[in-house]
Amino acid sequence: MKKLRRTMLFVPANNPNMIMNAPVFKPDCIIFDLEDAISLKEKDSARDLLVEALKTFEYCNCEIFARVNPLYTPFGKDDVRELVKAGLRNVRLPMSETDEDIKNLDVLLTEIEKDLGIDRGTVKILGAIETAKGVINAEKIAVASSRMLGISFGAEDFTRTIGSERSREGEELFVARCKIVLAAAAAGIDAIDTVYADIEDEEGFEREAQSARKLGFAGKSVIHPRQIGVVHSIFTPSKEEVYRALRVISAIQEAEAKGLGVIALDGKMIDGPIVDKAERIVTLAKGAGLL
Ligand SMILES: CC(=O)SCCNC(=O)CCNC(=O)[C@H](O)C(C)(C)COP(=O)(O)OP(=O)(O)OC[C@H]1O[C@@H](n2cnc3c(N)ncnc32)[C@H](O)[C@@H]1OP(=O)(O)O
Ligand SMILES: O=C([O-])CC(=O)C(=O)O
Ligand SMILES: [Mg+2]
Repeated sequence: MKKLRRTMLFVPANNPNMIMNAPVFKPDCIIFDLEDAISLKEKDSARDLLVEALKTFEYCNCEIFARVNPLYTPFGKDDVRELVKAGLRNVRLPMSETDEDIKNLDVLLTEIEKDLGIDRGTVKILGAIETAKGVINAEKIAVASSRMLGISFGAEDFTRTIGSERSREGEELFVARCKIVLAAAAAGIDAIDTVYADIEDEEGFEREAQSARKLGFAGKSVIHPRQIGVVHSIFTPSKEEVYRALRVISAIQEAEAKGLGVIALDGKMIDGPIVDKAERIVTLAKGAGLL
C-alpha cells in the first residue's frame, strides 16, 4: 500500500522529551534533526542521543527519517554511519544542490550497507532542496539514485539564497514549488512542502497547506504537533471526494462492460485520466484508513 507522507514532524535530536513524545501526535513521518536545530556544540551529543533512541524506541506507526548534516561538513558522514548502524532507514539530506550530492550519499550508504551485511538499497533518501541551485537541478536530483523516495522544499534557506524574505503569501516560492512538484512527479516520487515557522498563525498555515495540496505536494514538513491535524485534514480526501471517486470507478466499470470508454456522470465527462485520479483518491483514503 502507498505510504502516506502527509506530515513530516521535525524533532530536534537533542531533546529527549520530544524524541520520546513525537509519535503520540501521530504524524505520518518523524524527522529527527541533526542539522539546523542543533548547535555546533551539540552535534555529537545529539547524534549519540538519537542513536540510543533509535535502538530503544519502537516508532511503530510513523516512518522515521533523520535530517543529517550535509556530507561536506565534519559531521555528515558520521551522522549517516552511526544512525544507519542504529537502524535508521531513511535519510533526509539537507542542501541537496546537485545529483552529485545524492550520488555521494548513495556511495556512502552502499559502503555502510556492505559493512553491516544488509541489502544494497535498503536505506532510502529524501533530498531536501533549499537553494536556488538545488531548485534549478531538481529534475536531476530527483532521479540521482534508485534510493530516492522523495524530494522536499526548504523555503527558509531558499529565500536566503535568492536574496528575498519569506512572505505570508509566498509568491517568492511559487516557481520553486512548481519545479519541485514537477521533478518529483516525473521521477515518480513524493514532493514534500516546506515548514511554516509561525506556529501561532493558524490561518496562514492552513492557507499554505491548502495551496501545497493543490500544487501536487504529497505532504508538508511541520515543526509543531499543533500543525499535524490541519495538514492531515487537508491532505486526506474528504468523504465527498471519496464518495465521488467510488462512483466514478463504478460508473466506468459499468461503461466498460458495455464497451464504452467515455461516459458522463452527473453531467461531467469521465474518461481515463479522471478514473486514474479517482483511483488515487481511493488509494489515499485507504492509506488514511477511511476505507
Ligand atoms: C527551517 C528549519 O530548518 S525547520 C527544522 C528545524 N526546526 C525544528 O526542528 C523545530 C521543531 N520544533 C520545536 O523545536 C518546537 O516546536 C519549538 C521550539 C518551535 C516550540 O517549542 P515549545 O515552545 O516547547 O512549544 P510548546 O510549548 O507549544 O510545546 C507544547 C508541547 O509540544 C511539544 N512539542 C513541541 N514541538 C514539538 C516537536 N516538534 N516534536 C515533538 N514535540 C513537540 C513540547 O515538548 C511540549 O510538550 P510538553 O507539554 O510535554 O512540554
Ligand atoms: O526543509 C524545511 O522545510 C525546513 C528548512 O530547512 C528550510 O526551510 O530551510
Ligand atoms: Mg534549511
